[in-house]
Amino acid sequence: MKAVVAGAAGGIGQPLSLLLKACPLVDKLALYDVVNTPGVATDLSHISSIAQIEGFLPADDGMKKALTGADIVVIPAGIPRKPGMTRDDLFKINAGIVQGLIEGCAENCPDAFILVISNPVNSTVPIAAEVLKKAGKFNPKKLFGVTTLDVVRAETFVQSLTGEKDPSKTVIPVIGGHSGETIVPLFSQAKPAVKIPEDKLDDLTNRVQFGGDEVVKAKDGAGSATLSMAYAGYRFAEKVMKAAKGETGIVEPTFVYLPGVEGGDAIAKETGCEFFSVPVELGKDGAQKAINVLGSANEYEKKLLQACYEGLKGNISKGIEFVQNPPQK
Ligand SMILES: NC(=O)c1ccc[n+]([C@@H]2O[C@H](COP(=O)([O-])OP(=O)(O)OC[C@H]3O[C@@H](n4cnc5c(N)ncnc54)[C@H](O)[C@@H]3O)[C@@H](O)[C@H]2O)c1
Ligand SMILES: O=C(O)C[C@H](O)C(=O)O
Repeated sequence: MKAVVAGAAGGIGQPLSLLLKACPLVDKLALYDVVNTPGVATDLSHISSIAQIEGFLPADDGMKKALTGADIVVIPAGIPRKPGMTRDDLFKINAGIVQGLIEGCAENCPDAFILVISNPVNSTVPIAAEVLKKAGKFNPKKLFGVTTLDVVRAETFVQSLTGEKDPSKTVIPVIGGHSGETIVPLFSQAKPAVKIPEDKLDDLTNRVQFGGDEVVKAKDGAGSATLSMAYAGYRFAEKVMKAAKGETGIVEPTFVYLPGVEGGDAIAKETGCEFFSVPVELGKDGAQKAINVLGSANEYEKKLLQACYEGLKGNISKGIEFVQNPPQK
């Protein structure tokens, strides 16, 4: 299993690379960034784990060398938010960064699983899909927007109400997109069931939807979530790798191109969104089945979903448009 981190020298990239270096499922790890990868890779190379590690910069065909032979590429490249910014404010810079990296994937590792972390995920994943389509290399089962941090936050924030010692034992589907009101936690479908007092539900839902802002505010200009995101990104990457190696029964919400995944057409029809995060059953070839959890949403959640659809549609079209009708330079 060869894993690549693109954006490996950054706030997310470094701890994510550490977790992948320590992961026994990874045989080879390539770190790619526009700066500092030789240092990060040398540092991590002293860890006595299985993965053989190398760092690459753009010079000397570094991107090509990093991506060639990759089985899984995780992309946290791009600028993060500062206080007062929305994720959509990152589009101007990050859209082009993601486009360039996905062009590299299409050329050098078209069969790899591609996990997009770079924001705004609601638009960068449609960009990735369009770039891959243009190159004739789009496999919707292998392209994922990483929304695991929203799931991790829901598990964590509900703990004060469940009293559960290990918060990760409560499974909560968080669906939709990855920004503000497009993030929809379905607490009514928590397993085991959670009874949330009515007067606590708004605050809890809001905290999951705007958890990113909490970190941006606390970091006060020094960026957004990095360590919790590295944990979440690793958790999702590990699930994709385990499924690829034949483990069954693995399900995690992720932002996918619904018409390309079994069971996704009906969800796309119902939501009006071609890209959407839903619990997805992972298999050897990637996204095996999209699980429709919309039907069991309660009235409160149905209202959240209406707002989600509206916001998400615009974000998706913006990403598609960026590739189909590139802005004039
Ligand atoms: N999906 C999520 O849940 C989630 C969570 C947190 C952050 N993010 C997003 O992840 C991205 C990275 O956040 P961060 O805090 O690590 O930022 P950061 O600035 O610390 O790191 C980003 C890295 O990307 C590198 N980079 C820039 N252009 C590149 C290119 N063309 N090729 C390769 N590398 C390139 C930079 O050199 C830098 O090292 C941001 O867009 C942020 O909003 C997403
Ligand atoms: O909030 C951000 O900009 C980063 C990330 O998307 C998050 O949810 O923490």
